Amino acid sequence: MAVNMLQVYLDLLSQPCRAVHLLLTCTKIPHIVREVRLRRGEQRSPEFSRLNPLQKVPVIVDKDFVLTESDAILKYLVTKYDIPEHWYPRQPERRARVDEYTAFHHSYTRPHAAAVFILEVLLPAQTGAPVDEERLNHALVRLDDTLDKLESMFLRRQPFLCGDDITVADLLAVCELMQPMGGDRDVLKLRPLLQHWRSRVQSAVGEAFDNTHRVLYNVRERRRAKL
Ligand SMILES: N[C@@H](CCC(=O)N[C@@H](CS)C(=O)NCC(=O)O)C(=O)O
Repeated sequence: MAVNMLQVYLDLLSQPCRAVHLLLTCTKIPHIVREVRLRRGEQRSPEFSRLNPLQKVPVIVDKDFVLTESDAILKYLVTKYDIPEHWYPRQPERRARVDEYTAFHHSYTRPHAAAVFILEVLLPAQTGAPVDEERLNHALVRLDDTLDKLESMFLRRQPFLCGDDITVADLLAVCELMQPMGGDRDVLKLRPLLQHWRSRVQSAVGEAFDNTHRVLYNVRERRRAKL
């Protein structure tokens, strides 16, 4: 049955899914959430594999148009729907700044922040093995280097990563940098510049921020309860 409303396939424990969910909810784009529970392997079901042969979330279905990759999805949503253009500015230089960050994001922020969560939370939960402290320390060093770059290249003299206003780049970045919170680790703890940026992002998106991160906060609470 064809559904006319935009559908989004996601699991809110996934950072790129949260970025898409944040944009959809704080800009009030009408949509239907189709949950794909990664921990149950639902991304490998035949139905979902037909939508995304990579078996990864997020995916959107907008009438007949199926789109994967959070970066592409976010930019499509801003371009297609009637929401403030600051999210992905039309002016070429300002738009290029967002594209500059999102290209950087996939080589630095995403793999380096995700590695900390995988080593500290995901692998121990999946295997029952203790945290590999040596690998975790290497991951933390790499993440620290990325945080230096975020401060010196992107947040120098400007409130958001790509200028004076929030863009989709900030959503992608904040969701990755929140992920280690699942292991009760605030990677921005000793970074006032990045902390202030995170607070600005949080204020700009309002209550959508905590609502979208609730699943991650629950992982942290369960962890605290076990200790
Ligand atoms: N480059 C993709 C990455 C998507 C991705 O890696 N999604 C993960 C969750 S964070 C996933 O669906 N993993 C399921 C699996 O690998 O089985 C994007 O930005 O959308």
